Amino acid sequence: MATAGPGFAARALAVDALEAVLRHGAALEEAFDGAPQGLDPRDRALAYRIVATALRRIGTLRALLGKLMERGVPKSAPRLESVLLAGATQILFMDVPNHAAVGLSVDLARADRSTGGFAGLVNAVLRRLTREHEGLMAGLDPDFADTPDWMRPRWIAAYGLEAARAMAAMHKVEPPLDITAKADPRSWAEKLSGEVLPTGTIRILQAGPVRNLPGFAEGAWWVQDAAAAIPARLLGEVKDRDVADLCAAPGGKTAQLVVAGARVTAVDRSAARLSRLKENLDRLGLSARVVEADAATFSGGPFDAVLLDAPCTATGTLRRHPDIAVSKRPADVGTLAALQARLINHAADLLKPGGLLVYSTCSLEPEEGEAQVERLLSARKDMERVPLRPGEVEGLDPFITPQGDVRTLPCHWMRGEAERSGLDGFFAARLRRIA
Ligand SMILES: C[S@@+](CC[C@H](N)C(=O)[O-])C[C@H]1O[C@@H](n2cnc3c(N)ncnc32)[C@H](O)[C@@H]1O
Repeated sequence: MATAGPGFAARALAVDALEAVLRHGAALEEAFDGAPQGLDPRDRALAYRIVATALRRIGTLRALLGKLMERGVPKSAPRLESVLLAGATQILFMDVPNHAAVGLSVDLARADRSTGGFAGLVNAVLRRLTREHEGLMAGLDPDFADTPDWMRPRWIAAYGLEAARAMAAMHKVEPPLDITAKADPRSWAEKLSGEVLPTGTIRILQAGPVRNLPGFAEGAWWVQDAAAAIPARLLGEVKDRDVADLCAAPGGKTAQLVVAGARVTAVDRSAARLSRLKENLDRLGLSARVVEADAATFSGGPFDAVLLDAPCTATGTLRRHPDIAVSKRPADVGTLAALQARLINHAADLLKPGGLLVYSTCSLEPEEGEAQVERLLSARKDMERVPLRPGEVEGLDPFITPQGDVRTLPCHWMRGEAERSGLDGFFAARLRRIA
């Protein structure tokens, strides 16, 4: 049994991680937490690429495997699906020779008691895939094969067919690395061989491990999608103001507010995520008051400004977190919308008269964005919208809605190839407490 040949460790880790995501509900990053100590970083990186690509293309992969296995994956060996998904990913979407992808998948099947009896099946299915994939792919929806069935009609209803198609296309592509610098983005962009986007975010292609990049150890910047950097900027001048950052961890927006000179109270209910926030602030040499609390009942303030970056389905981040395609369910939209309604109402209570509230989510679902703001404004006469004016914040004009909110979509900001384009789907609105 060939369990230790070249490339085996990476594939074994990929299958374990796929199992963790598909069958145990782990997020993509968490799925690699149990990776063996001492594993070659190149094996880890390859395993990560296999899993991320498999999740990005899971609709296509499952459809093709379904055509090749009329009776589906044997119920007695659920892990077999992950072996086949990892193998098919390498054959269809990665630069791995077919014989290596098939051979290593067969070795993997043999190496586990639950799949050992199906090594012949793995060999037969993957070999057929290498020969027949063009014909098999021809029958699939070229746009939406990888978009979860429940998301597609919602996006078409909210943004139209053309935008929904363009978003689905962006979800198939590995996104670039986006970075927010504490200061001087131009000179950091140069050192990092990146470009500065119109909003000041630095965008880098093919970065490798983040901690090896210049400026990471000295805390000159942090990783933050270009769209995630928008909400904090809607608060405008915050120097010497008391600002609450509700739902703050892991702290990207907290860092922006502290750098802008605010006195920040960072609230989150997750102790584990708050310790990541503290680590991040420590590395950056920044400080904030950190409070572990439920933001729906947190008693503090009153504050000059509140940023509520509410928990959401995160469907706007599918490019970066392809596990969302398998982890989220339509019912999550309603459950999270109910939580968001409580959070936004309490956030408004924490404001001084005249204070600003920015509400944001990284969801594409209008129930978690636009609808929350409309509901608050119709329920509370002490709150008004402060629409964003064209030209007010550099780079944001393309994203301002007729109401004066911000809505970004993964298909926005096309800058040549898809690999250097796009941004997370975010919604952000700015409101004021009148009295
Ligand atoms: C979208 S993430 C926040 C990202 C963060 N604002 C940033 O920019 O790095 C949502 C956060 O909300 C937190 N959360 C969820 N429900 C909460 C609640 N009821 N009270 C406080 N925090 C909550 C989660 O622990 C999670 O850290």
